[in-house]
Amino acid sequence: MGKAVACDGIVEKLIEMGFESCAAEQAVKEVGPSLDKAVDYILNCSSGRNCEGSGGMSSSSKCSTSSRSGKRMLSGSACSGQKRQSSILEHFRLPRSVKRGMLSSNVSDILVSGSKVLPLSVNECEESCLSVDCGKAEDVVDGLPVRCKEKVVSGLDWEERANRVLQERFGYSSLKGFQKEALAAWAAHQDCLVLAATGSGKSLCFQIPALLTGKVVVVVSPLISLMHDQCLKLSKHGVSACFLGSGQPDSSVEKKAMRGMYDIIYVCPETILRLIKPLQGLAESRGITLFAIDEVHCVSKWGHDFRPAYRQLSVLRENFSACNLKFLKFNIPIMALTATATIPVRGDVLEVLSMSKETKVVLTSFFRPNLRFSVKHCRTSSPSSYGKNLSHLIGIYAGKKKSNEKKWSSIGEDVDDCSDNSTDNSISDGDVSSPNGMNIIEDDCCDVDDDGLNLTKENGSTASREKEMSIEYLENDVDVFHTVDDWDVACGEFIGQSPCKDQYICQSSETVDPSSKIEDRLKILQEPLEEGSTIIYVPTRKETLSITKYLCGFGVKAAAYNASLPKSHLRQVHKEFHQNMLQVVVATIAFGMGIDKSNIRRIIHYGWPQSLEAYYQEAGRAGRDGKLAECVLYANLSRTPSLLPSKRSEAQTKHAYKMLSDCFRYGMNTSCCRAKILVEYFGEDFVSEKCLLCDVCVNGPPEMQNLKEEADILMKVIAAGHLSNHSFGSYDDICNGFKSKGTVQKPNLRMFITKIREQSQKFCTTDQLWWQGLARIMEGKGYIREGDGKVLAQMIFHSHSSVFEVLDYTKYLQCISVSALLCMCKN
Ligand SMILES: Nc1ncnc2c1ncn2[C@@H]1O[C@H](COP(=O)(O)OP(=O)(O)OP(=O)(O)O)[C@@H](O)[C@H]1O
Ligand SMILES: [Mg+2]
Repeated sequence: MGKAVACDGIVEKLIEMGFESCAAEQAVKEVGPSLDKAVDYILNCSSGRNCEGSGGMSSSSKCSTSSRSGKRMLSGSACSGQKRQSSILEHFRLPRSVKRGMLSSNVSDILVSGSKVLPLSVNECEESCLSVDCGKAEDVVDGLPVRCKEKVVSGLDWEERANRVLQERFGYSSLKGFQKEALAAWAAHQDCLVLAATGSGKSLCFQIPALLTGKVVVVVSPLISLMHDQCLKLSKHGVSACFLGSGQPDSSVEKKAMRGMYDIIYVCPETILRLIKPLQGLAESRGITLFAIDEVHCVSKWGHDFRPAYRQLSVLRENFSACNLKFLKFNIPIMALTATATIPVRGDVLEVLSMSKETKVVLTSFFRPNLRFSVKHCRTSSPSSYGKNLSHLIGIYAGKKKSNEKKWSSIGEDVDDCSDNSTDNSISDGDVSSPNGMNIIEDDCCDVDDDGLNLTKENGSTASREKEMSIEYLENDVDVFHTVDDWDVACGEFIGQSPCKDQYICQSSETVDPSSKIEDRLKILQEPLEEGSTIIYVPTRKETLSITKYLCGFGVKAAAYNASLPKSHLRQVHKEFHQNMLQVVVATIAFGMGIDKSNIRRIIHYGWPQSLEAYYQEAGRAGRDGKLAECVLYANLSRTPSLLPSKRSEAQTKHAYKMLSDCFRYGMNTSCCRAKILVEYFGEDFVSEKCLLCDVCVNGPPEMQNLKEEADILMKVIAAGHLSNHSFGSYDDICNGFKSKGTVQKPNLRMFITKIREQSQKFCTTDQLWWQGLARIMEGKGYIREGDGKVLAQMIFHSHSSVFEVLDYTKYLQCISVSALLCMCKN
């Protein structure tokens, strides 16, 4: 009995990880109530091992031939004709050029290998370089050396020294303007808030001070994976660094760090809170020259990726000020950095961290001139959409396997009768526009009742929708927040290697200057989109697995990444992605923050992101080498996105809805340059006006049409709905309509539209979606707004309230996704 309960628990956990329930059950049946063994079993089974006993057929392939509806499921179908089912382990397939022997021959070995701290960094260093120029051992305490206290690169001013360090250590010719500004603030012992685009080079702002002074820089960073990547890079540039996470610490690394053995200490916010005393000791011995708080938007409850421990970082100012520590002449400065902070978030950061009133704010453009943004409408939650939207990607990475594509299309039909007959609108290097110039993929399956505006408790259909949601997206299927211990190592050390001279023969290319001239940006437009690598972001863990499986089925080297997968697996994915052994990573938000891989050419969001901040942060992984890169958002524009269930407070839920509706507006827009919308969202005045690359810039705004009458009637009906207890002049009929059923209903958009269609001859045949689109545009312009919950409830009267123009109504009527085509401007 007890064993049965334990088995159920393991099955549940496996399902949470994203494995199919039948595979989970089968695994537990085979190996008993052990999570690790069950994971190994499923993964090994997928690769053909463990399965001899079951007739050579994997557990998952056994049960993948039927689904609830009796139709074949994707996994089995995609591999029909093969014995082995593709799986998340497909990414472990090595490129032909890589010899098997380089990795363990056993998958489970691979998964657990590396659980010892950082074999790569330490073991692969050709030369252990403790003698980087600021660090020769001087004293020994408790058997551990204490590093020298002050570094000498004298005779030059800090800027010259910084440029020298930059060239000698990092191989770059000069500091960027914003880097100079940030370093100038540090040199003047000033606090500094650095707001600069993704990939612009913020890390160097806090790394260089360690090399100029010989003192330590302490960097607060949110994820182990991010700290690991940065340490690894630094070690290659001859800089010793370590990271300290929140898990079981390797106390020797921590002790060494506190004794000044590393130039740069990365630490997660949770851990730094317990290290205040030892850090004060370090400040007195070797010296701490700077506290850097990276990804500082995590401080703010109103930002994305909120991390409560970030809010306690005011301890740094309180405990490392000159009035507190007598040996300090100045407060140890704080440098806070992010690429995605809206104006309210910035204020929050300064306040929460108790940064000085004289904090220098270094603000650069958030514009990334080499990113080509576009939005495509499709029903991403339907697996049948994969065939249509991912075929181009498959063509890029596994080009020659045309037969597979054919196989898939029949599977798509098999799985879901809603398959689309329209022309292929998938991502295309040169194809940023669909034939009608609208970038809309028609989806015959759009459900007019889908608009999230109708999600109210009072609404009968809502309950069933919520039920559907809770089945479709179990709470645990969503990675809502980042957690620091995203890997299986809690800390690690990286000894700086001697920078290899050859490394610097070629100067690295600098990313395109955001203020670059139109001619420079037009040059980017002419560039072909290189193959590079791709990240696909999806909302749920399950989708990471299903899309990976789908891609692997066509021979694409893809891997899934979500917070519930074994940490050693996640580490392996990072490693292989960085080494270009993987072509595609299909991930939840758990992957990506701060990832600095130069050749990511495509960021595909397959489903709505959680916020525009998150979207821009994730899109910012692309094109960090300055070359053309593509950021495509596939989303269902025919309904407002709904929140996936999670444990949020009421205020957080409201805020989350607000952020989602910003995303929706971004998706629906067809009249304004997408890059402009994004940078203006962060409070920037976008001087260029047009990026020249995005779908809107390329297609141009659609034709305008005057829809004054329609806008008028919608406004009046909404007003009537809200004033239904009062007489409302000539709209009494409509008001009575609202009361007639004798029930008090919270007005919602669907009711308003129904009223219009019932009561106006002229509009009785118009489309629900069309009205929903119009309502969204009016909302976007501030004429109406959503009330409590998700009900479009409040009306704002404007003097020009009824004057709108809407784009090409005729074309729009031909398209299913009406809302995306609408655009409005005041006369
Ligand atoms: N002065 C410079 N000249 C040329 N390249 C530079 C310079 N400074 C930094 N870089 C390079 O820019 C790339 C991006 O740097 P980094 O990871 O610090 O970006 P970031 O601003 O922190 O981005 P994110 O917000 O995404 O974390 C790195 O590969 C880095 O080496
Ligand atoms: Mg960064």
